[in-house]
Amino acid sequence: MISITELLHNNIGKLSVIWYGAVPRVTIMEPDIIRDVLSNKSGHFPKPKSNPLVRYFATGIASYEGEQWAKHRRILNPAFHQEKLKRMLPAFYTSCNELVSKWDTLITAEEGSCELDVWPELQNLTRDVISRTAFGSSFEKGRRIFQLQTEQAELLIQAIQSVYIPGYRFLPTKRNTRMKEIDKEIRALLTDIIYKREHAIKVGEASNGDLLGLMMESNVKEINENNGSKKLGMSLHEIIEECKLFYIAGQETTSTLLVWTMVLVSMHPEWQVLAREEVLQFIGRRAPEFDELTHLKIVPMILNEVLRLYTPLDVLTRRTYQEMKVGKIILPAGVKVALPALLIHHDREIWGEDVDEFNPERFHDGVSKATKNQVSFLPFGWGPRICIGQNFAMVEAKMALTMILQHFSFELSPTYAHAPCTVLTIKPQHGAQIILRKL
Ligand code: HEM
Repeated sequence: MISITELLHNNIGKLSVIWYGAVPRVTIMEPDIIRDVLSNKSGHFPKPKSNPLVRYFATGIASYEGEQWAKHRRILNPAFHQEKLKRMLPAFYTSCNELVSKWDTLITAEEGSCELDVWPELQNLTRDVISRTAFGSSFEKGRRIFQLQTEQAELLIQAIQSVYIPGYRFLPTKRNTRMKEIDKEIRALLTDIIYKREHAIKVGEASNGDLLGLMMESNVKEINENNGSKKLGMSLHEIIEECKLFYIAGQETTSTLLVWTMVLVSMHPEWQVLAREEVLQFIGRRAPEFDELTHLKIVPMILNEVLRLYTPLDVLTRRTYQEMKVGKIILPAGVKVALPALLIHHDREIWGEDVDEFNPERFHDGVSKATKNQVSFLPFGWGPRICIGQNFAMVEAKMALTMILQHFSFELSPTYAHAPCTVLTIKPQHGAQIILRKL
């Protein structure tokens, strides 16, 4: 058995330790140990508490643990079941249709093509999808909430990137005052939407299948089944936090998946041709149906390969809350554990000599074949805390890519500069300039 101090002086296999401030941080790249950590087999590995600024202004969900986390899962998981996702398809379609119609109008008849930075376009698309699916009929208010959250996130990133001075966030600086105003406006808008919805449920109006409705219905059901005990249901504050979380967790990640997909299939036109052939053969130029999207083969192979090469979240983190054994190592309490998904996805020993190449063929027989049943493909995490929105994201991405392929062929513009950078997610630093042609 090896202690962490020995490890510090002697990195072993695919484990390494660095000091992260006063706390040791262990980086693990060994699939068997990753399985151990993510499946909680070695005990309980909570997520680390986020930066105090993030906790104060953004969602508190990352630090949900134990009972609180179980409740959150119980309420949210049913919202992402296939049947429920099917009901959200019209919202996906409406948003994607608006995008392709807009792009259509940008292409003039005489030119037959146009150049466009698709990065902000795809960010808007995923924001729109989440506003519609989260808030349904209150979509306009939802859109306003998300605009405010975008501003909040930008201010938050500025704050995190500046020197951290304890207590500074309480000073009435221009940035702090604006952040507080935003927080207040978001809460007021959400509270209004939630109260109205609560009233509608009480008077027996059917929910329109949006996430907020599903969350509130299962909440009411749970309270009723437990003789009116509010202990199991969610409080208004928790529902507000969940709504904010959808945006944070669901928007940015999916837009990066889409933008890298457009970039990579532009760089590899043979895959663009194959994907379009599949779409036109199985769906034609009609609005895609749920079952058609779930039966596509080439499109998900491409999406998985993009998720491998440009995984939106580059590192998953955990913290040991007591002494733990992982593999041959004993970790004391309070150690930060980092699982660098991006590095694992680029490990030659796991993926082979063509690890850095775009080769969707490796996913031809599914993820388990491609990974030889190892825990080495982590775009959505793994184990009990795996992303609950993964089916939602994949259906959304399939819908968007299918509709873009139905309408346009595309290639990279000479002005495009390939510069992936990480600010929360891996994004194109200088945008994604693409030349679109009408089909
Ligand atoms: C391509 C798109 C997406 C990617 C790559 C992604 C990735 C992830 C990852 C890596 C985690 C953390 C897992 C961990 O720490 O073990 C996560 C958690 C989460 N994701 Fe996603 N996600 C995506 C889309 C979405 C969407 C669309 C939603 C909701 C609409 C969503 C909701 C969540 C939630 C609620 C959690 C927290 C789960 C928990 O801690 O219980 N995600 N996601």
